[in-house]
Amino acid sequence: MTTIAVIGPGAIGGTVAAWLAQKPDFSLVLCARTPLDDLRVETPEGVITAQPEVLTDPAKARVVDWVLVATKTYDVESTRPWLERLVGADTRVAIIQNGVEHVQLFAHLVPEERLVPVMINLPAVRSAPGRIEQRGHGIIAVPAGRNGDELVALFGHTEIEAAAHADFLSQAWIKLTSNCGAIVPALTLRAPGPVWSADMEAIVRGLAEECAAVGRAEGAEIPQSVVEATVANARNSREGSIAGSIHADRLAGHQMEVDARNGVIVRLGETHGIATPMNRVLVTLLAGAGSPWVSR
Ligand SMILES: NC(=O)C1=CN([C@@H]2O[C@H](COP(=O)(O)OP(=O)(O)OC[C@H]3O[C@@H](n4cnc5c(N)ncnc54)[C@H](OP(=O)(O)O)[C@@H]3O)[C@@H](O)[C@H]2O)C=CC1
Ligand SMILES: CC(C)(CO)C(=O)C(=O)O
Repeated sequence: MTTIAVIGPGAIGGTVAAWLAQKPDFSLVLCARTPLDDLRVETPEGVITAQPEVLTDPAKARVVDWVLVATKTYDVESTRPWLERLVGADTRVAIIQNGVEHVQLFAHLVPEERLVPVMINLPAVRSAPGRIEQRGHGIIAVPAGRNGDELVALFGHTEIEAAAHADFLSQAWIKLTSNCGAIVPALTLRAPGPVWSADMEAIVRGLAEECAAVGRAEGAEIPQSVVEATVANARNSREGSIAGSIHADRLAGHQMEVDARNGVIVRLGETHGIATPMNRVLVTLLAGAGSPWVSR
């Protein structure tokens, strides 16, 4: 029996947990902030359900084989009480978050050799605790090596396509480049496609070019086609569409992962002497919009 704890059973954590729970050899425990009864996920392959154990008190958690952390990036510190109880001498900890700083964010909480950064491409929306819609095919990328290979094996029976990559850095930066344009609708509260113009294109292209330049300086290989696809996605976005979780979070009045998704481009740009004016302006404006976060 493989024991797996998921810290943060929201849109991503709940979807991943529901898929993993379909295998009887896996014993799942959900480490939740807000209580939930069970999981029901509408997936591209139909509805899947699961009734894993749910804990809301870290004191009740026990050591497991795998911990999967799927909180937002700004909630890292609050996972400490869970990690203190769940992580034993042989536990591996997978960080399933957006951004490129998975290991840096958790290195003070878990020994680095047991951390597995995970790039996930999986559009998911939570409508209520444990009620999730997986809106498309899921893809997971992890670094090659024993930890990565064993994490990939956990997903063998699921719809989520998991693979280990010798060049994980590039996978993470390609995803960041694809995601960085979503700061525009998070700011304007409207898909950019219906109001597309040469100036709008210059903004989205600038965001993506800056991200790719900083990623390349960090050592990632980012084909120019990723920048073009990011621009095309924004141009083709339709009225009323939600450009991913950062846009959805702003609409819901929730805190946003601005630093992990765009702030990081500015911060790392500075260390490489790369100017990132478009990301800097939009990060500043979004902070200045002063969204009254609803703390959850
Ligand atoms: N949603 C998507 O389509 C995608 C999201 N991602 C990334 O995945 C990560 C997770 O995002 P997402 O699932 O959307 O976010 P959600 O807000 O849906 O889920 C986060 C979950 O973490 C819980 N949580 C926060 N702190 C704690 C804690 N200390 N202990 C236990 N649970 C906690 C929240 O609790 P509560 O229920 O109280 O809110 C919530 O259930 C982010 O980095 C995001 O960028 C990546 C690809 C796609
Ligand atoms: C764009 C998407 C849905 C891709 O997985 C994403 O990463 C997000 O919304 O945070």
